[in-house]
Amino acid sequence: MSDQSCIIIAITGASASGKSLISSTIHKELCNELGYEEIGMIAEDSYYKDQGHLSFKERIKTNYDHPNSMDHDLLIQHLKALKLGNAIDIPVYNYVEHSRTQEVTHFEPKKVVILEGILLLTDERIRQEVNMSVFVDTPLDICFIRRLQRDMEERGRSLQSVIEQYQATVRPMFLQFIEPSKQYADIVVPQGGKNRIAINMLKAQIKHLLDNK
Ligand SMILES: Nc1ncnc2c1ncn2[C@@H]1O[C@H](COP(=O)(O)OP(=O)(O)O)[C@@H](O)[C@H]1O
Ligand SMILES: Nc1ccn([C@@H]2O[C@H](COP(=O)(O)O)[C@@H](O)[C@H]2O)c(=O)n1
Repeated sequence: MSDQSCIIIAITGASASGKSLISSTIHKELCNELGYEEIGMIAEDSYYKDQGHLSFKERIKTNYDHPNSMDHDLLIQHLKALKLGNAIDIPVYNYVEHSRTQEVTHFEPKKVVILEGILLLTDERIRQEVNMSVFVDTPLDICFIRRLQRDMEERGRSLQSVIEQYQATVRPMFLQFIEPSKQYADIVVPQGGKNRIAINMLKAQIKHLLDNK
């Protein structure tokens, strides 16, 4: 397969801005329209560095909003493999344990891969691999409320720990790294996963990229 065999769409923005919702909505609708074997979704979170060698006490001290917390080397290796038509094994991450599990998800090459995550556009090497990039622009107070609810319900966190982490790293790293990466996005989308006009436009652009492959 040629280097252009896999179209990569990057969807970025703050934590809980609605990246997963917009990605899964586009994924589901394009799968129905184009077929399940054509479109795949990958979360940057799967590429948090393995911390199996650290104690739990040490793991909770990690700054998970700094680019150094991500194994972007492996992510880039995987994106290049997909472009060459090779399958990859994606690590499975556990937010409760703050580390990778022993499992992997086998992922066959697709015509379109929707990649979502907070730090994608901060890395020039990733920017070079993507065909289109989207920044989901949701006010930070709304992101915080959503994150608080989600992290307590789904990621095993206490009210106190979410507030402390938000003040110590989530907000400062957003301002230092994520917000400035908006300049690299092709499209900025307000109202996240419920912005029907933006979703329709993104789907149309993905189809256009596929038609011109
Ligand atoms: N536009 C929206 N309106 C209401 N709730 C939303 C909206 N977008 C996302 N959510 C909810 O907010 C939470 C975080 O959204 P998610 O898409 O997982 O964020 P991200 O992937 O950016 O961290 C989820 O519970 C999701 O259902
Ligand atoms: N062990 C971890 C790993 C990551 N996080 C937080 O996840 C956020 C990114 O994921 P989203 O789905 O919200 O985009 C990021 O802001 C990290 O703080 C964590 O809390 N613990």
